[in-house]
Amino acid sequence: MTSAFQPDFEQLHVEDLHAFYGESHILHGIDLRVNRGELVTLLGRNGAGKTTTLRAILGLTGRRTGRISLNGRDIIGWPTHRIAHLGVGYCPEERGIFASLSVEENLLLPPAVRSGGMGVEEIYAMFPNLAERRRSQGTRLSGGEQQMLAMARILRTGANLLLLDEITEGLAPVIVQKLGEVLTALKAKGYTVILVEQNFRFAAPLADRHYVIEHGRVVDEIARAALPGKMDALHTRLGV
Ligand SMILES: Nc1ncnc2c1ncn2[C@@H]1O[C@H](COP(=O)(O)OP(=O)(O)OP(=O)(O)O)[C@@H](O)[C@H]1O
Repeated sequence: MTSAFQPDFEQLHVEDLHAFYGESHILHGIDLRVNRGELVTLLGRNGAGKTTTLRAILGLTGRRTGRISLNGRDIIGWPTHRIAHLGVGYCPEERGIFASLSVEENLLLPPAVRSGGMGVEEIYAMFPNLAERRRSQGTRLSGGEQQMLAMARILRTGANLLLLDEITEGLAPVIVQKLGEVLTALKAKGYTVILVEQNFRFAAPLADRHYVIEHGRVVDEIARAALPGKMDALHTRLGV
């Protein structure tokens, strides 16, 4: 992993991204840029296309068109495994923990995509709950522990661009707070994060910028400094 903070290095640039599931045209020209070390959110109502944007970046939707530049390479035609090897880690909403495997087996399962991933002990230092539960089966974990494991797992692979989908959904406030601390620590280490999040109170203090998505398009981009003046408009758009 490149841990040096390089704020001006454009890690991801998505232009006019369209994505389809079969005949359904879901993304209608998404544009976004993320610099290395930035944490940006994708905000929007249910069904706006946030998850589909993450999946389209990774080549997990059906047909997609447009341009996606990752670390300076045009990846729009690439298969998912090649994209992952550029250092992309995906934490899907459903988490994907293997129920019959232990915490440590789940942790060790995904192959490295780049060198420089976190070691197991470094991960346990960041997630002490997982260290205590390292021999427990996936089925026996709480929702919060599963979420931590899903995040920990991609950190071990060496990914330095993290696509995180609704990581706080349904979790107790104390776990949400812990996840906030983890994201702050990862940002300090130079990770780049795209966070799909419904919990705006969680995301606001962590994010450098917000992209608001509606009907498969980016309809607003809000830098952290501009947020106070945009809160009313944002509440209207998000319906909260
Ligand atoms: N596999 C699929 N096949 C067909 N349509 C899909 C599929 N997955 C999602 N969609 C549709 O694409 C649209 C965007 O869904 P997406 O999951 O990206 O929204 P979202 O903004 O992440 O919202 P949510 O918070 O509900 O997940 C929705 O209308 C959804 O029904």
